[in-house]
This record gives sequence, structure tokens and C-alpha cells, in this order.
Amino acid sequence: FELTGSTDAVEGCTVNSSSVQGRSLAHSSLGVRVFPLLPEETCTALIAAAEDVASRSGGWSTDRHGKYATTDLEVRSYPSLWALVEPYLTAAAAGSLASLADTSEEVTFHDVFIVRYDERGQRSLDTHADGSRVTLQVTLNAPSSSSGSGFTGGGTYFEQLQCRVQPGVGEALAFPGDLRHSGLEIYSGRRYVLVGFSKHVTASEEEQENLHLTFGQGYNVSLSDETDEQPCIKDGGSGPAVRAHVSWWGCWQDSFSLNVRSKDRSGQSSLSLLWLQQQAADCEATERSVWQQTLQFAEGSWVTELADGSATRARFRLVQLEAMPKKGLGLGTLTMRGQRMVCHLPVRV
Ligand SMILES: O=C(O)CCC(=O)C(=O)O
Ligand SMILES: [Fe+2]
Repeated sequence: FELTGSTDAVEGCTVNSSSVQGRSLAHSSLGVRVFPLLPEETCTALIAAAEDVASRSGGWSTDRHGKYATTDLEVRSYPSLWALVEPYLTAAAAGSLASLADTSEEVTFHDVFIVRYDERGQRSLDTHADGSRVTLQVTLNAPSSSSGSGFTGGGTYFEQLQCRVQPGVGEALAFPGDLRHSGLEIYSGRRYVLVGFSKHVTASEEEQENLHLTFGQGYNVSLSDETDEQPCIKDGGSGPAVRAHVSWWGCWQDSFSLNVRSKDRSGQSSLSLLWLQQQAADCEATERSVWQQTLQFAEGSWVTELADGSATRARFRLVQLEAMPKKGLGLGTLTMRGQRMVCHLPVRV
């Protein structure tokens, strides 16, 4: 991928950052827009907190986004990051909503992460579309002047607009997730971007799509009925299986159980109750405070009602997920009609 033009906004570009235009808002026909979001101090604090968290918890992850993976840190998993970002999410959602044609849609960021480009690590991100309905990208640091911190190169390039956008520090760039774009190569330094993906979920889509639940700080759970090569729960012939992927920050000894109950005892009900329960194990003293905080935060949001179609998925009674000390592997124990099955689930520890 080649960067054409200078590091300033490309000539003829229909999208300009507010810093370039000296306006607080710019809007293009394709729903790309820039608006101010974070104070500069928050951006600086976020970068420092991210580097701090990464140095203490196994570093930046590179396996969260499939083919077009970024080097990133998931914000909800780390209280120090979440505390800085969470106060701005409402404004972020409101600002991003304007990128959608239908403003009656709901914008909630199910995946929020800090991306780092590094001259010695990941320097660019190839052209892609995000899996999101709308994407938010907040610039956390500025291109370098002659010396000092920052980066050279970089910016977000939109294929259809043939346009490179590099908003000012704290400014948010929002665009529809299906608009193809890339992270242009940096030539030196480090570039940090806060990214939020918002999934568009309507009531009917919710049945088919994976259901993403966020259990406050430290938890990320996704439930799916996908049938892939290694189904954890075999389809007994009467409906798809439910899988739970749980990732969290805390003690690996903690375990989770996924519970399903049909509201109607006859099993004919179209509505089931599905919830995740956490069994806390003893944590190291250093991790405990984080853990307790997480628990309080999660309370009240553990019950999810699935719409029509979940009755068949409710055939099993319990899935118990226990993280194993080995990174990336979890052991899932399933009790189904009195039979005990064991399967392996990807669990990030
Ligand atoms: O670095 C950028 O500007 C693009 C990042 C991006 O596209 C992504 O994280 O999905
Ligand atoms: Fe992207």
C-alpha cells in the first residue's frame, strides 16, 4: 500500500479534520466525520496508562481482530483504561450516530481498544472493512514535528474517497464500518489510536447474530450459536448449540457458568432466560481489588432474555468454563441431559 501525497490531508479530499479546517465539525457524503471528543490530557494519560498496563500484563495483543489484526489493548479489560474512556462514550456514540443514514439506530461500542503502531512493530494496517456498523477512531497522539515523540507517516486512508485523514489529538473520526479504509504506514515513532466498534443490533438480528455481552470492567463474553469445525456442544439433532467465549482480566482460577432456563416448564416456551454466573476464586492480593470492583460493576446485568428460537438452545442445563493456567486454553464442562461432556474453549487468561 502506498501513501500518495504528503502527510497533510490529500488535495481534493472531501474529508478534512477539524484541525485542518479550523471548524469543530466536518462531514462528508459517505458518513465520514470528525468531531472533538477527548481533552488532550486524557489522550496523554491514556497512552501512559496503556503502556503501563501492557508492561504489567503480558503486553499488547495481536490476536483480537482476525485477518486485519491490530496491535491493541482492550479498554474494558483494564480498569485504569476504562476509567479514562467511559465518561466519553455517550458523547462518542452521539457523534458517531451522525455517520449513519438512519439516526434512529442505536450506537453502543461493544469493542473498544487502543491501537498502537510502532516503527519496530506493526507499522500499518491493510485496506479492510470493519465488522462494525459504525467505527470510531480517536487520535491519541500527534505526528512528530522535527524531533521528539510522535510519529511520521500514518493516518487513516479511505479507499473510496482517495483521502487520508489525520485528525488532531483528541478528535474523533467516525465512519460506517463497511467503508473500506487502511492504517497508513508509519515511518518512525509510535502512533496511538483509540478505536470503538459499534455493532448494529435489531431485535431480529439478535437471534441470528452472536450476542455480545459486556460484563463491565474486566469481562468480555460472547455467546454464539455458530457451528464450526470443532463445536463444543454437538448438535443433538434438534437445534444449534450455544457456545460461550469468556475473556477476563483477573484470576485464572475463576470460573463461569452459563445458565439457560426455559420460562415455560413444558419446554415449549419461545423465551428463555440465559445468564452467566461467575464463581470467584481466591485471587492474588494484587489482583483482588480489581476483581471486586468488577463484581460490583457487573451486578444487575447478568440476565439476558433471548428472543424466539432460544428454546431449542436451552436444552442443556449448564456450561462451566474454567480457565486453565495455560494461556489461551480453557476447559469447558457441559452437563446435558445428565451426561457430562468436556470441551475446550478459547479463553484468554
Ligand atoms: O490506524 C488507523 O487509522 C486504522 C485503524 C483501523 O482501521 C482499525 O483498527 O480497524
Ligand atoms: Fe478498521
